Amino acid sequence: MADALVFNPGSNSLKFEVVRLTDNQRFAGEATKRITAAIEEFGDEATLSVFDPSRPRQLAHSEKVKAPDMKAATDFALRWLKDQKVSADSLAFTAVRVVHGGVKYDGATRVTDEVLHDIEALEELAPLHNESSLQILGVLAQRLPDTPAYVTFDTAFHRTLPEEAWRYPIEREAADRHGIRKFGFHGLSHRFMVEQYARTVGKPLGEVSVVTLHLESGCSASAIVKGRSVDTTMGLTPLEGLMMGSRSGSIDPAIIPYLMHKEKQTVEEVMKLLNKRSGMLGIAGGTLDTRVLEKRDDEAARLALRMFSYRVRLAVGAYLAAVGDAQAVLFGGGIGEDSPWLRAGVCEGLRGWGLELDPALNRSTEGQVVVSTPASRLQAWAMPVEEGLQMAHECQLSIKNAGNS
Ligand SMILES: Nc1ncnc2c1ncn2[C@@H]1O[C@H](COP(=O)(O)OP(=O)(O)O)[C@@H](O)[C@H]1O
Ligand SMILES: CC(=O)OP(=O)(O)O
Ligand SMILES: [Mg+2]
Repeated sequence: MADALVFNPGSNSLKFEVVRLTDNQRFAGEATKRITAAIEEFGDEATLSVFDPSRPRQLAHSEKVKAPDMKAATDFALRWLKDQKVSADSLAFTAVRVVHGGVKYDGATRVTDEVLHDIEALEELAPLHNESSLQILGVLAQRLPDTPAYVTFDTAFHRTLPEEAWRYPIEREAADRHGIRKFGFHGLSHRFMVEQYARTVGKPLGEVSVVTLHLESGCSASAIVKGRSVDTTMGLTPLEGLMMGSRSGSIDPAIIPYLMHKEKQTVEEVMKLLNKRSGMLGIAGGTLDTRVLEKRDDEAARLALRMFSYRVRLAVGAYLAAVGDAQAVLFGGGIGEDSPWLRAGVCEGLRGWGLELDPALNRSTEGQVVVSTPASRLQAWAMPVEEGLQMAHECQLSIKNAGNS
C-alpha cells in the first residue's frame, strides 16, 4: 500500500487529493481517496472546499483562504496538508496533471529537466493549463525535494486515434510543418470512465465500446472502440469541440478574422474572447456555473443551457456513428454526473439508437448509476469521474514498468 499526493489544475480550479493505492491494483477505481479538496476562484478570498472522500462531490467543509494564483494555491495546499498530518515521508510520490503532452508522451513520466522543457514548449497550445502545471511542479521541487514527482498527460489516452480522425482537412504540408493535428484532452477522465465501466460490467476492456462525456468547465466527448479512443472532440488545443463554461468550442473559423476586422481587435484579444468570455458564460452572462444557471429563470440562462445540451447531443450522435455498436453513453464530470436536465436533453435525441431514459433513475444525483431502463438497448450511465485516482494509478503502473524493464 502506498499514498500519493496528486494535483489537478483545471481552467478554473486546483484540485488536490491524497490517494491510497493498493499493491497490485488493475483499475484506478480500486484505490481510495484519503483527502480530497479544491481551491477555486483564486484571489485574496479564494474558496477552499474539502469533500467527503467516500461520497463523490459531497462538501464536508468550506472556508475562504488567501490564494491569489496557482503557485500560492499550491503553497497553501501543502501547508494545509501538513496541518492534516500528511507528512512528506508518508508519500510514495507526487503527481501533477499536465494537459498537453504532444505526441511524445504516452503515459505517466517521472519529472526531469527534459520533461519540464517539453511541457513549457507546449504552453502555446494549452495556455490555460500547461503553465499552471509548471508552477505546481516548481513549488513541489522546492517544498518536497525528496519525494519523486511524476506527471500524467491528458493527451496520452488519445494517441490511438486513427489518422482520418486526428488529421485536419487542411493543406497537408502546412499542417505537418507545424505539427498541426488533433491531440484531444481529458484523457485521464475518458480512460477512467471506460475502465470503470468495464470493471463494473465485468467485461475485458477489449470488449467495451462506449461514448464518454467529460462535462465540467472544460467539456469533451470521446468515441471509444474496444477500450481505445478513436475520436474526441477537443483538438490541437482544448478550445475545439463542445460548448463549454467560458469557451466557445467549435465555430466557423472565419468568425475569427471577421471579428478582428469588425471589432478592430488583435488575434490575442479575439482568442481571449473565445476562451474566457464565450460558452455558457458568454450566452447567459454573469456565470458559467450550471448549478446557478439552472436556478435562474431568465431567457439568456435558459438559452445557454439549451444550446449546451443540444451541442452535447449532436456530439453523442456523431460518436455513436463513429463507434458503430456502442454499449453505453457515460455521463461524467460535474455536469454529466449531477445534472438530470442535461442527461434528459441529450437522451431525448437518442431514442432512435434504442436509448430509453428512466426518468426516476435519471433524477438520482448520487454516485455511479445506470439511468436508462432495464430494457434499453443502449445504456446511459451517470459516472463520477476520478481523475485523481486515475493519475495515481497511471503513475504506479509506470513505476512498476520501469522496475520490470
Ligand atoms: N456538484 C457539482 N460540483 C461541481 N461542479 C458541478 C456540479 N454540478 C455541476 N457542476 C458544473 O461543473 C463546473 C465545475 O467544473 P470544475 O470541476 O471546476 O472544472 P475544471 O476542472 O474545468 O476547472 C461548474 O462550473 C458547474 O457548471
Ligand atoms: C483540457 C481542459 O480543458 O481541462 P479542464 O476541463 O480541467 O479545464
Ligand atoms: Mg477538470
